[in-house]
Formats: sequence, C-alpha cells, structure tokens
Amino acid sequence: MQEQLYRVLVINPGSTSTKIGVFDNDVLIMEKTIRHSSQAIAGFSSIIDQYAFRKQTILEALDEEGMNVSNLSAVCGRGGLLRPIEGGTYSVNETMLEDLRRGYSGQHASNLGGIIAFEIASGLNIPSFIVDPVVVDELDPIARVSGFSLISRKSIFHALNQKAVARRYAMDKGRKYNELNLIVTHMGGGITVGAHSGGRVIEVNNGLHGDGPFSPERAGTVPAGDLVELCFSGQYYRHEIMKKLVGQGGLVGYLGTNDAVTVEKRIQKGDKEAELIYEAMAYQVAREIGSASAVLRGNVDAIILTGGLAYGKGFVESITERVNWIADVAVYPGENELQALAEGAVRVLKGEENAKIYPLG
Ligand SMILES: Nc1ncnc2c1ncn2[C@@H]1O[C@H](COP(=O)(O)OP(=O)(O)OP(=O)(O)O)[C@@H](O)[C@H]1O
Ligand SMILES: CCCC(=O)O
Repeated sequence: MQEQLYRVLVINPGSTSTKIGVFDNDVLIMEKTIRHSSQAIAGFSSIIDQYAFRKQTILEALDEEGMNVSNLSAVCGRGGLLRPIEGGTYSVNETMLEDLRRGYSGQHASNLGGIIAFEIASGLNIPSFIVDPVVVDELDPIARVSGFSLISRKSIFHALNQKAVARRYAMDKGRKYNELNLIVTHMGGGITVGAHSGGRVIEVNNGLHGDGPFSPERAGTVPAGDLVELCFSGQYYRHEIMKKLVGQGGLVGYLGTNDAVTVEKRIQKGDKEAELIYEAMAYQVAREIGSASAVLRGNVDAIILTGGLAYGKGFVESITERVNWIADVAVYPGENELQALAEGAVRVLKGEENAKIYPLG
C-alpha cells in the first residue's frame, strides 16, 4: 500500500533570518533562508511588530519557488518563550497565541513561529503546530535549586536541535533515544549543554540570559557580586546591562565580532587576544560538559557537539581533548531544526503521536 503523503510548511524565525522549508513527510523538497538586514529589523520596536513583515516575506518566497500553499497539509513553526512545558509537538491554540504575542517568558524571534504558522494554516483550514520550543522544561527538581531562594534555575535552551540530534545519534547507533545517557552541546549564537537521560533533559544551562559557558554573543555565567555592583554603579541603564549580557556579551564583548570564522582568521594572523578568548570559550564548554557528566554520575554513552561552532575543527579539538576521557565525542555540525519541525508535525499527522495541548495540566 502506498504511504500517505503529508506536505508540511515549516518556519524557523531567527534573530537575523527566517528559515523555511517544505517537506513531503520527512523529505525536504524546498528550503530557503530569508536574510533580514539589520536596518530592516531595526525599524521594528519589538519582535511581535515584525509579524506582518516576516509573514509577507515567507509568502513571497513560497510564491517565487512556485509552491502552491493550497497543497499543504499543515504548517509548523518553531515555538518561542512560552510557559515551561515538556518536549513534543503542540497544536497552536488561543492560549499559546496570547502567550507568544505578549512574550510570556520574554522576547525571542521564535515567538513569531507559532503565530505565523497559525495565521497561514487557519486561512487554509489546516492544522498548525509547534515542536520542542526553547522553553522545554524537563529538569529534575534538584536542578531548579539555584542556591538563592528568590531565584529558581530555568530551562531555556536549543531543545529542538538538541532533541533532534540526540535522536539522530541514537538512530545511527541502532539504539533508542530514551535508553541513552547523552550530553548534548549546542554551540551557536548561544551555547547550551544538556544532560539527556531516559529521553528527558534533566539538566541544562539557561542559554539565553542565565548561566553556562559564554558564547559568540552571550556572557553566560558571570560573577554575581561583581554584576550587582556594576548594575548599581550608575554607569549603565538596565537595558544596557542586559545587552552586554545577551547580544553584546561573549566573543562580541571581547573581540567585537560574533563570527567564529573571523576569530579563527585573526588567530591565524597571530592575534594572541583572540586566541586566548576563543580557547577560553572552548574551556568553558568543556567545564560545562564535565559538570553534566557528574549529573549523569559518569554514566555517559556519548558527548555530542552540534551547532555552527561545531564546524570549527580547532574549536572542536580543543573541547574534545578535555572531555574525551568521559565518553566518545560525536560531532554533528550545524543544526537540523527544519527537519525536526517537519518530523514532529508528520508524527502527529500520521497518528503516531497525539498533539499535546498547551499548556499541559
Ligand atoms: N565553518 C565554520 N567554522 C567555525 N565556526 C563557524 C563555521 N560556520 C559557522 N560558524 C560559527 O557558528 C556560529 C553560529 O552558529 P549557528 O548558525 O548555529 O547560530 P545561530 O543559529 O545564529 O544561533 P543559535 O544556534 O544559538 O540559535 C557563528 O559564530 C559562526 O561564525
Ligand atoms: C537558548 C535559546 C535559544 C537561543 O540561542 O536563542
């Protein structure tokens, strides 16, 4: 019998781009990255204000590629800063739309994913979904304790790519994801290191404005007392400090660029400051992996390195030589987010899974 074919449009809005793909089941038939210049983005005062502009660019891109939207079975967007929820595929509903519009847990480009998916899908009378948003929260209770009773640790991380790559690793090894203990390290504009056990991410750093290694544009963990002193020194406004932590932190703060390729070129030309900072970023990633290995009591099947920085050979080597005594290191450069969105939607369309209802419980 012929397999039923579902055509799914997937939408992944990032800070400087909107990536879209069209899949027939899990097979990619069209992919496009629409880049937004900083001038185009700067014209909007908030993420949500970009909604009509981004939706229009998506529809134009589909039109240019000759994609007839009336053949779609569903639309799936990357979910944003919602309430903390467990991983999986969720139907877009009114509560979710409201939370995405007001940025329940903050502002992030992916807040637009579910909204645009819903708008396109409802015009076609087809379902819309989100999959594994950045707020997926499967932390063990012990991981929430920060040590400061007024603040709990939060789970904000690259859930979509971490889960997709972990599943891919399991498939490559002929194993089931939920049988493995994995340390998955996503290294992009932000860096998150997750301890995956029994199919759940029981510990992970909050890669947005929480903790963990510094990254191309984020500060990660900073000494708390010194940060408090700086906040009250009268030198900076609140939004300026926030920007120094997220956006202008990490490599940007030290070296003026978020582009690791540029940093590598500077190192090749003998820039010692660039060498120290780049090495420090690898050192902090390795330190976070070591910490995740303790969470898993040393019972680690593999350490997985993924995201754009995993293309950097020297960077990967520098991490690997510090952590390969813990477990084998597998490298999956780049990200697999469009594919993961499509697979999440198709699992539901085929009836292999039920779509979850937001918010759970
Ligand atoms: N070939 C390469 N060698 C070294 N670094 C690379 C290479 N290609 C990309 N990078 C670096 O990867 C980083 C961006 O990674 P990525 O594209 O995963 O981030 P993003 O999607 O913008 O953010 P995030 O992954 O946090 O959502 C940049 O610093 C970029 O310079
Ligand atoms: C940490 C959440 C995803 C991102 O890097 O923006």
